[in-house]
Amino acid sequence: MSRSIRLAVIPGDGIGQEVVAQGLKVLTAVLPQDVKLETKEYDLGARRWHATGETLPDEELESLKQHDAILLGAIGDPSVPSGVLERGLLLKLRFAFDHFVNLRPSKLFPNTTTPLAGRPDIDFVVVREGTEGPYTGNGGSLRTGTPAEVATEVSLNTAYGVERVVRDAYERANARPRKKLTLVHKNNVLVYAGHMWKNIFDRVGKEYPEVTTDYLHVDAATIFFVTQPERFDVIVTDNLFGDILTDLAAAVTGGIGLAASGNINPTGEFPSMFEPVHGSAPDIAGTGKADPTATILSVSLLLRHLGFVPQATRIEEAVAADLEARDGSPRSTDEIGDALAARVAG
Ligand SMILES: NC(=O)c1ccc[n+]([C@@H]2O[C@H](COP(=O)([O-])OP(=O)(O)OC[C@H]3O[C@@H](n4cnc5c(N)ncnc54)[C@H](O)[C@@H]3O)[C@@H](O)[C@H]2O)c1
Ligand SMILES: CC(C)[C@H](C(=O)O)[C@@H](O)C(=O)O
Ligand SMILES: [Mg+2]
Repeated sequence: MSRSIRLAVIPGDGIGQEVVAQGLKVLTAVLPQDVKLETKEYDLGARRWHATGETLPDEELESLKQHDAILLGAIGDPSVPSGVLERGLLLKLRFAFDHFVNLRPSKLFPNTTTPLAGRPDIDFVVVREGTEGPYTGNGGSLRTGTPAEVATEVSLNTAYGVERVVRDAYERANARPRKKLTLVHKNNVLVYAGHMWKNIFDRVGKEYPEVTTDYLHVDAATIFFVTQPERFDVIVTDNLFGDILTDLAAAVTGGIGLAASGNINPTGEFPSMFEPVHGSAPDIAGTGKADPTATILSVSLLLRHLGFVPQATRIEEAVAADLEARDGSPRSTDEIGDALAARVAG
C-alpha cells in the first residue's frame, strides 16, 4: 500500500463546494500521520465556464491523470445550459478515464427516516455501466425548434463494454456472502441491446456457478426496490437505468444525502473518481443544509479503492454511529463534517 495519496479535487458547483470541504476534513482526520496527502484543486464547473467558456481543457485532463484518485463534489448549475457541464465535464471525465464501473452501494443505515426505516438486511450494490448506453452523445435533432422537429438519442452497447462490466459484477457478487447477481434491463422492449445484455449475462454466469442469478425488467425492479429491497445483493445494469435506480435506492435507504459512488477504472490505467450520487442541489446551495455524508462515504470508497481499508471502515463506522446519535434536530453541513471528523480521529 502506498503511503502517499495524490488526490485531485474538483469541488464543482452548488453544494459540491460545501460537501467536498467536509470530505477533505474527514479524509485528513482519518489518515495516519505517516501518510502524505497531496491535494490539487481544480477550478472546473460553472464559474470557469462563465469566465473562459471552458469545460475541461486537454491540459487539465492530462494533469488530472497524474493523480491516484479524484474527489468530485457536483457539476451543474442553472446559469449554464443544461448538459453543457454534465456532458462537457462530468461525462467527459468518466469517458476519458474509462470509468466503466459506476459503483453505487446502498445500505440501510440506522435511525434514518425513509420509507424503509426499520427494515433489516438492506445492503446491495448497483454496478452501473459507466461509458455506454444512451450517454455516449450518439444522436441529433433535425428541424430543431420547429413543430416538425425529430430528435434521436441512440443507446450504444458493445459486447466488449457489456461483458467487462458484467464480469466485474459477477466478481463482486462472488466475493459477497449472499452471492446473488440481478441483471436489470428492459429486454421485453429493447430487444437488441436487452438481449445482448442477457445473453452475455448468461454466458459469463457459467463461469460463476456459485452465483445465483436473477433478471428483472427495470420497471418491475423499481417496485422491488421499495417493496422487497432485501431481494437484492449485486445489481448490474446499463448507464441510464443505473442512474435512475440509484437515486431511487438512495431515497428509500436513507436519503440522497447519504448515497456514495465510485467511478472505477478497474484496470488502474486511469484514476478512479469518487463523488456523491446527488447533484449540485441549487435549491439548497449556500444554506448550510446539504448533508455531506454522501461525500464522506465516497471518501471511504476512495480509501478502500486505494488500499486504506481500516481507514475506509473507520469512516463507515463513524457514519453509522453518527446517524445512530442523530436526534432529529437539524445540523449544518459543517457540523456534520466536524462530528464525523471527530469520530474518525478519536
Ligand atoms: N454527479 C453530479 O455531479 C450530478 C448528479 C446529479 C445531478 N447533477 C446536476 O445537478 C444539478 C441539480 O440536479 P437535480 O436537482 O436534478 O438533482 P440534485 O441531486 O442536485 O437534487 C435533488 C434534490 O435532492 C436534494 N439534495 C441533493 N443532495 C443533497 C444533500 N447532500 N443533502 C440534502 N439534500 C440534497 C436537493 O436539495 C434537491 O431537492 C443539475 O445541473 C444536474 O445535472 C450533477
Ligand atoms: C449529472 C449526470 C450526468 C449524472 C448521470 O446521469 O450520471 C448524475 O445524474 C449522476 O447520477 O451522477
Ligand atoms: Mg443521477
